[in-house]
Amino acid sequence: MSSQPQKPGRGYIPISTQYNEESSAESPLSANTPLRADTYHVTPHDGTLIIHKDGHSYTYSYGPKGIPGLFHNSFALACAVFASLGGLTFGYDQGVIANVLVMPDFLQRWPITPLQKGLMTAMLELGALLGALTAGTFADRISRRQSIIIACFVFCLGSSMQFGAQKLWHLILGRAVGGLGVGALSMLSPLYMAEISPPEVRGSLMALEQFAIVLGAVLGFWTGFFSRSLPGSASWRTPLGIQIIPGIFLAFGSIFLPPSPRLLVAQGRYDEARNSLARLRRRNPSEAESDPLVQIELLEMRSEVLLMERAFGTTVKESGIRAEIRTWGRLFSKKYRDRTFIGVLMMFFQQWSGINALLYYGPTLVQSIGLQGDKVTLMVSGGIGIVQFFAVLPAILYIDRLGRKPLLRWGSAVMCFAHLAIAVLVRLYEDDWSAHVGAAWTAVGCVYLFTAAYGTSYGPIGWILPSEVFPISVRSKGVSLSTASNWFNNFLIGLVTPLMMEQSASVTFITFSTACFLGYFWSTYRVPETGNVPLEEIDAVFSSSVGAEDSELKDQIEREIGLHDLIADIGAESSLDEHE
Ligand SMILES: O[C@H]1[C@H](O)[C@@H](O)[C@H](O)[C@@H](O)[C@H]1O
Repeated sequence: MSSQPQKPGRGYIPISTQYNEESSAESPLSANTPLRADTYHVTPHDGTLIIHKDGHSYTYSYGPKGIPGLFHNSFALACAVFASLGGLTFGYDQGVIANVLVMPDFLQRWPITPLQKGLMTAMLELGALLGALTAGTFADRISRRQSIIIACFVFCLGSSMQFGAQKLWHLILGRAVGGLGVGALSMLSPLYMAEISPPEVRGSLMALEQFAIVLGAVLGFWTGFFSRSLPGSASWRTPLGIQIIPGIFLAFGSIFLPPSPRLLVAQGRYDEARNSLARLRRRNPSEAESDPLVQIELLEMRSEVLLMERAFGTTVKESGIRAEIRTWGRLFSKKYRDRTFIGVLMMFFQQWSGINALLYYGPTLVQSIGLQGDKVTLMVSGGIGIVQFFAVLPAILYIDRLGRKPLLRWGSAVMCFAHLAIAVLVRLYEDDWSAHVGAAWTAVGCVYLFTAAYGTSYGPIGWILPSEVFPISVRSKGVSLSTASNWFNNFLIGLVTPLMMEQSASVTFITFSTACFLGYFWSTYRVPETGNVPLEEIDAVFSSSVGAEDSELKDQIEREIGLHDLIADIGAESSLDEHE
């Protein structure tokens, strides 16, 4: 067992640790001797703390995960739920637009060609691509929260233009502007959520982003579905106008969200960081001064910032065009390249799993597998949203227990199989579905099977992993780039799916099946497990992690800023408490 001395992270102190029952000896955390004399280390893959003392090893894990963990961290949960409204705006648009583009009043006013129809979807995606790419800079320069507020205003402006459109170009422009806001929010919400979450429930809290996206999609789809029967332009203006409500709500509510303590530390604003963290961990400011939990977490953040500054000369405080270019460049440096690829490929595989092909072209696809009738097709693509909605629930509850990697692996295997089965059925029966109704329904069943697997794996983890893998100095840019990869690939799928479908539906499914197959190997051999690892310790799970020299520097920094002493004192204090 390696005994590289490392500090324990948040949640390792007595109140939130679990004493290893198997060991007969007394826990060193409650022993009389302070921890100073002990050797301890954190295993990088699950964040477990192991303390060696007097010939015994003691294992500690984090505080509760899943539902008890969410209760335990109720304020962070409330903030994450609120921030996830950013995802709701994105999902809602997806759900709504499919219906709007087929509404009679809409088509009478603007008898759009298939190309213009495509443009309508593409405008939002291109706007979003730009929004995601630029939002990272704002997030560092201004703050995560204020950037969310600005993004909301841009989104509301775009939505109002769509709502009040008198000419087709108003609508197209409105979608581009709205897209800017949607894209910015799609990177800002996960970034903020990652930075306020305690490690033991970070996966659950971040999976809320996917929950909000699919909830939005379901709401958007069904609002559009039912508003079809409203008279005149109300049929499409109503669902387009409704989206302004969550935008306004998020903008005003964000004023009250606690700022990201990690960004504040990176900006050198320690007191504000402590106050914010205290709120997030439900401590009042005076408790926070002495609360070991808050202190350790803050010092870990400080140590990461100092390490980045001293070892690599990187900081979020740099400004100006040159610094901007330098930070973007750093994402491709030897040190961070593998993380950048994880983020970008995560979104690549998420999109090439084919989820949006099913959503955008759901009706066409379902027709190609033998079902007919407007209502049936709408119900089926609406159904995909509902399956995604239910599939994300187990992910929220269990992702921190199961880890990201196993979910990705299982997800890709099942998705690969489902696509393959559809491809075979389509190939065999596409010329005569009516004589093979059973086969048609089996294919539809496979669409749902695919969606359920996607909804528990690549769907939520796509929004989790990219925000976890980067250190603070390049996190916002890294998340920007990964999110841009989501929008770019989303756009690409929209472009090529109709072409592929025209050639052959079965080849289309084979293509997605192949992507899932590759995703299986990628998640098995390339993706590190980030579950339960504090953001400041993520470095250790990468092969390009800080080397021996940097570890020494890290150790030195930790001593300098008092992290080691603090832990020693906690050991001493907790033993006093125990014996009082
Ligand atoms: O995670 C989301 C979600 O699964 C959506 O349904 C999909 O349309 C998005 O592209 C994806 O990023």
